[in-house]
Amino acid sequence: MEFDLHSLRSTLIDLGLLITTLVVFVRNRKLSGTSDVVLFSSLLLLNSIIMFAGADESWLSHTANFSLILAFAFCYSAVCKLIVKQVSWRLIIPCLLGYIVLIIAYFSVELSSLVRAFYTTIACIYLTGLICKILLKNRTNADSPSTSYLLIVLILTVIAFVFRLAALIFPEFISTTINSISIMVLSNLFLFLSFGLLLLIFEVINNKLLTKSELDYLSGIKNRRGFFKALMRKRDENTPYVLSILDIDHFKTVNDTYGHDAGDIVIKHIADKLTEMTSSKDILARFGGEEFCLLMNNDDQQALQRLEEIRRYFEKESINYPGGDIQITVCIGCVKTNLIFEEMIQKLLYFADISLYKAKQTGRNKVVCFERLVES
Ligand SMILES: Nc1nc2c(ncn2[C@@H]2O[C@H](COP(=O)(O)OP(=O)(O)OP(=O)(O)O)[C@@H](O)[C@H]2O)c(=O)[nH]1
Repeated sequence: MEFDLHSLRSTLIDLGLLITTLVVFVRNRKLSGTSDVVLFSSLLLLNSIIMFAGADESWLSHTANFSLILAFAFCYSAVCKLIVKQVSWRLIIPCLLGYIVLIIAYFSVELSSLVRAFYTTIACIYLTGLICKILLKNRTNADSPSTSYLLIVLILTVIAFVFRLAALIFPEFISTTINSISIMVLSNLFLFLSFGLLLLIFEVINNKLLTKSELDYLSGIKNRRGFFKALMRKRDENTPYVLSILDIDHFKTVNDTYGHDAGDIVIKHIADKLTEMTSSKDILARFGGEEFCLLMNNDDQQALQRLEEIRRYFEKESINYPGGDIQITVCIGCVKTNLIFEEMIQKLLYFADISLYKAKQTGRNKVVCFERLVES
């Protein structure tokens, strides 16, 4: 075993990379999988030890290569998790330092092609993280980070491709450094793309789960959470709205007389009918129990008429049930507004609730609008 300057320098670079990565990942333990980091770091350490000792034995050099490839896999997995969570500045700054160290090492030290590939890959990952952070700024709630990420990859690829092409056509004008960087970016294209696709998959799964969590399990319409989310999309639109709460009268009696299953059928029936009787621009939700909430995008008079139609429909039509037709009536409390903004929503719901209470107090089977009483 012999110690030469080359092995020493490579080992120092390895250790530098190891320390940077450890600092980065340990500080972001919750984001990246701890096991990935531990495995990645220990494999890299193993590689450093072998390189320091001088991997002149073929089995040793194989072990070094093997540990590097494995380290690369775990690093890939940890970095994927970090990018999915959108990289924070706390991570980016050490990454940038790591990137600079790696670039200096890349051009100043003679390295084996495998080590070189490994370094360039990590450098590219760091660089992508940095670009992502700068371009996505602090858009932690960005609608589609994967689309932005894939766009960045595309831009990077086009730039690298242009440089490669220029280097081939006008070799005398393109410096070897720029040429090497363009090769580096292009050779890591698949890695970039796989990150982007991984992000896209996570996003699709996440959106599916989110949509599910915004729906009411019994009626299939929006739940309270879905209602608020949809409401937020309407905020700051200067349009007349009517916000109403619909409640079934004496629903406890329905449950007591026909059973809980019949009660569920009534709730489902009402949700279906309300969906039929409202437009797709309206927001309809079951707030829990036998209470429904509806935001109608309409001018006052039309909206009040539609609420009256809804009330009359349930008064007239009975619901078919094997144990006998179920007759119900509903109370609707509503409030008018011209603008929706976050701080106002609870107040609007409170006014609609007061009106609903008034409808219940004054005989049920009524539509009561805040400041206005529409007689049934
Ligand atoms: N079947 C069924 N019943 C439910 C569900 N959620 C709440 N309920 C029942 O709805 C009933 C609500 O009763 P109350 O709050 O007293 O209201 P009410 O009987 O409609 O009386 P008023 O609203 O004053 O007209 C309770 O018996 C609850 O058990 C549900 O998902 N399914």
